[in-house]
Amino acid sequence: MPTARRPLLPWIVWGTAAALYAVAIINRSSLAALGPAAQDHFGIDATTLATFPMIQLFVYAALQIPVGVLIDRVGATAMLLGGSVLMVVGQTVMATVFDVRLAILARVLVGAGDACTFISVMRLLPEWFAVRQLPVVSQLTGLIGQAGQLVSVAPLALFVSLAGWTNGFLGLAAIGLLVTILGALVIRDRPGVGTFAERMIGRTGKITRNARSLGGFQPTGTVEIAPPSTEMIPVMGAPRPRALRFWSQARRLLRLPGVRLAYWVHFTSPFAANVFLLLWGTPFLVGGIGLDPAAAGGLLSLTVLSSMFAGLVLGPVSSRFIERRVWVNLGIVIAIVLTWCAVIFWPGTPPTWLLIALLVVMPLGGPASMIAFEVLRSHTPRSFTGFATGLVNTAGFTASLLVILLIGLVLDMQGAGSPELYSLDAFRVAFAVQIPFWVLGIVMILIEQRRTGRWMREHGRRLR
Ligand SMILES: N[C@@H](Cc1c[nH]cn1)C(=O)NCC(=O)O
Repeated sequence: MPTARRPLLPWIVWGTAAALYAVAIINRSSLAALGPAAQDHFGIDATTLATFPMIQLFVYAALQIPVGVLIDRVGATAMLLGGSVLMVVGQTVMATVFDVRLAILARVLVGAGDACTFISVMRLLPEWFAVRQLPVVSQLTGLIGQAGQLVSVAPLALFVSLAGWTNGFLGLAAIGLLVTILGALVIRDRPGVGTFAERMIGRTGKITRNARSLGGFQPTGTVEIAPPSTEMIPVMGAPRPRALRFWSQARRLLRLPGVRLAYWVHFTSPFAANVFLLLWGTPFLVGGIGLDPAAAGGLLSLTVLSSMFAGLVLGPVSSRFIERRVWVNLGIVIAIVLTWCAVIFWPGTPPTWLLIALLVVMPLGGPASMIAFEVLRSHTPRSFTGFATGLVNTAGFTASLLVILLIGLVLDMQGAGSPELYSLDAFRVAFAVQIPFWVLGIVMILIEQRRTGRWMREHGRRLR
């Protein structure tokens, strides 16, 4: 069969997978602008409301490694579609119940489905694209996810206010179901493997048979001159129990300095933005700075735009300057630290220009964290990628969860734990809990960067 010179299928597979990711982000942030509506619907106070994103984030982070392991076993498509179905069920429950305990169960389902999405999409990319395209396509994936974040703020609030709570959330579930069906018809784990629908009926169509990756034939592993390092060669022998296999895989991965470097890059860059967007941004801007909620909402949208713009720039930059990509990440982290420190230590109320600078610089950490997955790809054999991606993606979300908790704790310790008691000084002290996380992350990046360089030289490897 003739093969198209520039096959479209990789872009169609990626576009559909990215649409599933955008819907996952809409589901993830669907309560962000609906706080008062949720309080009304379930009759709950602000503290109970705040547990919703916490539970969701906890489930998301806790499932990253198990989901990664499953991706390596059952494939990215099955996990992506399974995750989407979980979110459809979760949002349907959210639409139809009035009991807060069932609403929490709904958020657990949404968090679990969300946990399956991003790393599955990341696992598909190296199967369909050339190595040099991967940074750009990864950043575009993040950017499409950010578009989902934009939808989940004002448009979703408007939709729910017009259609009502039940119809609003059923609408989200219906959109989820539509993209799941589309995914079952379009997404393939790799060229030559059937869609979910084809595998169900046991027939492979012409499009699948003719499918080609944009990377041509890509051997496993992404490091040039790849005599496999002996510690990565599976030892043949009696099959080991699953738990033992898991730990030995984890140990073998963590022995690679490049994997540890990826972990710390992801740990250090995105948590400030996550903490701000997921929970503490609005309370800080309204209760600490004294903005009205509409102005705070506008500023929060600025963070999404800044992150989308950075995604467009960082993809080509990290693809072009592959040897310096970790320094690019570190530069962004240092800019975030400096901007946050200026806000924390500013005498009196920080001026508007400084707040705008914070809301433009801080979200750069999201796209910068995608560099972690580039580093990871350069150091992980393809058969471990799901597991390794889950492991690295845990880093930023664990840091986010810890910082969210610590900020709440420090506010409580100062007697400023509820909206009527919030004050700028209490928020300054509370946000300072981020500083040790940045210090730890930066020190570990510097250490692992040196070790990775030495490892590459000793093994005669060159990045690509
Ligand atoms: N760093 C984010 C992705 C991102 C890209 N641009 C802005 N944010 C990340 O790790 N995402 C994981 C997820 O599940 O969304």
